[in-house]
Amino acid sequence: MKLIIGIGGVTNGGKTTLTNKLMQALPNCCVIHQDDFFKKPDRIEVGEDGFRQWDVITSLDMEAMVNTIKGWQENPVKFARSHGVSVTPKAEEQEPDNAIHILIVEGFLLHNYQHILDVYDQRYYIAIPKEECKRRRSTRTYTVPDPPGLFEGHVWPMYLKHRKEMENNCNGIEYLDGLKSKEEIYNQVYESIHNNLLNRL
Ligand SMILES: Nc1ncnc2c1ncn2[C@@H]1O[C@H](COP(=O)(O)OP(=O)(O)O)[C@@H](O)[C@H]1O
Ligand SMILES: NC(=O)c1ccc[n+]([C@@H]2O[C@H](COP(=O)(O)O)[C@@H](O)[C@H]2O)c1
Repeated sequence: MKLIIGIGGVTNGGKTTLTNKLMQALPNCCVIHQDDFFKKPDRIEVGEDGFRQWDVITSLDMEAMVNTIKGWQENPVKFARSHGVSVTPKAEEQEPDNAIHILIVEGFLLHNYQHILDVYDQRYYIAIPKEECKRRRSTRTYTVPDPPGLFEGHVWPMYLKHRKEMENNCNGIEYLDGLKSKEEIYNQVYESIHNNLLNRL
């Protein structure tokens, strides 16, 4: 059985933290990070506001991300091996459909890409308020560091726009409160994945 879990959410909401904890607990679990598909800085458009427009879907090579998901769907065991994920001996021996294989896809614009909304068996979205988001982001350094004013001028307005679009176009999302402790969020999601797996077995 193959299960694909989509963890979307605002920048610095806690997507990676949650994903890492789930990966340690779930069997045969691979991950795809949307951030790994950012285009090179010279291919990111500069807006009228003077900022490079990082926080839009066209800044990402979504075709490559979809192909990576397809690679996992075609052969999760091979995908796991080539990504350094250990597979249980039982899953190694059996056909992929007879063992549990899980893929977590995480990213800030996951539920805004119409072409693959259906690929996820379960969808989550983590949100935190603006001030907490700004605080957490100020402690982080990206491959291209934020220029002054990017958060207020680009990141947060784009988040509000995309969030509205997502709410209008995407159903079946389980919303998570990113202000809860890391443990609480993890427990909530682990339990919900566990219940989903039990229902499918
Ligand atoms: N539930 C939480 N409570 C407090 N801080 C958190 C929580 N989850 C994540 N963080 C912190 O917020 C920052 C961003 O977390 P991260 O998981 O990298 O976010 P994202 O992948 O959504 O950008 C990190 O410093 C992380 O330790
Ligand atoms: N990884 C990169 O190459 C890169 C470059 C510039 C900005 N970013 C930022 O990454 C953010 C999304 O990632 P997080 O959800 O992990 O914060 C976006 O808000 C974007 O501004 C990433």
